[in-house]
Amino acid sequence: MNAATPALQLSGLRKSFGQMDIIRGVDLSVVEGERHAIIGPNGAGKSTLFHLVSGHLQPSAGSIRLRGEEIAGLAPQVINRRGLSRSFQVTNIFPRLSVWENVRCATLWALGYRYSFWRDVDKLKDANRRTEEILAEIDLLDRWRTPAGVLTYGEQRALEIGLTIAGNADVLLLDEPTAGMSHAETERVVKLIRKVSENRTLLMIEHDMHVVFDLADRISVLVYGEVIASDTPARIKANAAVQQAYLGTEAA
Ligand SMILES: Nc1ncnc2c1ncn2[C@@H]1O[C@H](COP(=O)(O)OP(=O)(O)OP(=O)(O)O)[C@@H](O)[C@H]1O
Repeated sequence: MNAATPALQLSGLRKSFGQMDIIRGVDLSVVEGERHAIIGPNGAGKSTLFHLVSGHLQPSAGSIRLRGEEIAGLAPQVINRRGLSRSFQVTNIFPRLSVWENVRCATLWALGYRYSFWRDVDKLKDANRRTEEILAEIDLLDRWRTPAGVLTYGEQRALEIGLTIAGNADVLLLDEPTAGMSHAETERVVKLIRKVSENRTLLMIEHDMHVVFDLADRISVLVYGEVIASDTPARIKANAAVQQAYLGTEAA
């Protein structure tokens, strides 16, 4: 891949459910290393777009390139192995397992262990080391023994981000990472997202405009299944079509 190849590039992407055209020809480029937010009104197709990129839905037409390689229509685990990892709005953790066990499961899986990992003690050590690194990165080292189910909501979302980065993916998709959070929890998760995306490419769906304008290097606005603008936060804020279609006075 040369420096000009986008981390992620969607071209002419379409998705229909029966007669309904939900994604209607999306072109979108996410530059390596940037934090890119997708915003848009309810029902615009943001989650559907994420499902297409992560392989959970098959496109009706168009192309999705990850570092220049076509991934449209591949299975989610194949896309994941190629370096794209996605978190879910619905929490993805095992509530009865400890924080440590949750992250270690994801790490073992990412290192290629399935059912015989206890046979290789050195590799197990690798997994333990990696688990510790991730817990440090998401600021949950001091909660390592705690069952994930009793963490605060904000901590659970942090853990979920930990599971998303466990596989060494360098393109992260975060789906509404601050949804349902208090102000303090949001601040903590924003800090965490800033940290984990420092050496990764980030594409996120986010409804909280403060978070979007605080974090994103670029913003794409999805309205009725089409990207009507893709630009820097300042230009998005000043874009008359975006104001009219979506932002209103909210971000003014
Ligand atoms: N499996 C499906 N079958 C039929 N219609 C669907 C399906 N999935 C989504 N849709 C429709 O596609 C449209 C876009 O939904 P989507 O969830 O992608 O929007 P969104 O922008 O993520 O909305 P929100 O911000 O409310 O989460 C909606 O009208 C929804 O009803």
